[in-house]
Amino acid sequence: PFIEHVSDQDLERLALDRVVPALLDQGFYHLDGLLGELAGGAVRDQVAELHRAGALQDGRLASSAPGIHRSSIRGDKIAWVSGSERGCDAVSFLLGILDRLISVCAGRLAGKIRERSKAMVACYPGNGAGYVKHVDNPNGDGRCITCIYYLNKKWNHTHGGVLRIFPEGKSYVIDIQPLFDRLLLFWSDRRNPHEVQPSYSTRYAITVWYFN
Ligand SMILES: O=C(O)CNC(=O)c1n[nH]c2ccccc2c1=O
Ligand SMILES: [Fe+2]
Repeated sequence: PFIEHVSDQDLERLALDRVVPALLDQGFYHLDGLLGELAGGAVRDQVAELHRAGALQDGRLASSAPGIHRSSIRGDKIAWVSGSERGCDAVSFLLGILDRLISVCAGRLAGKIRERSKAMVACYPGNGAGYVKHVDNPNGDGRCITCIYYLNKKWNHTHGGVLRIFPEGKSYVIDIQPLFDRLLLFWSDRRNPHEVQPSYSTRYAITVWYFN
């Protein structure tokens, strides 16, 4: 019901006119309105259902409170999704769009893109947990492009959860709000250390990594 066809021409124009130049020049690129309200909303609803159904497992321990009881503030919760699971057809649609976009880019970016990870569906529960500054692929594990699709409607500054990129060798930082139907791509290696700042509202994102 939600499938809106995204034409090859649209994706090719987006890839060649915007994504490739930005990745080659800046090392990252983000755009809004990738899927549109209907399809984007379907992806968001399917992720929220995974969360409700308890399919997202506790990620890393964000911090364990000192003292007697071993209460611990949990960080991100994640699930690895191929898209073929029941109730994930909108996620599968998104992955298909990303694969087509990247395949058009691949020829013009350094090195071939051979394959993609499964989709990592992540939820930051809004308890102030975030993700410390890190490089996704610091030691050449094959991941070359990180693609993050954000799902959060009515997100504003009071919710925190900004993704801050510290482009290598640059004196400025790039702050990206995790807004609904927003796509962010960046080189996965040491060129793009980044952090997720503490989130104060439930924060959903889907990440895939492309390998060369
Ligand atoms: O959500 C974001 O905006 C950025 N997110 C990240 O950089 C990020 N990077 N690496 C991970 C590895 C395991 C679990 C979650 C993550 C994770 O959220
Ligand atoms: Fe990361």
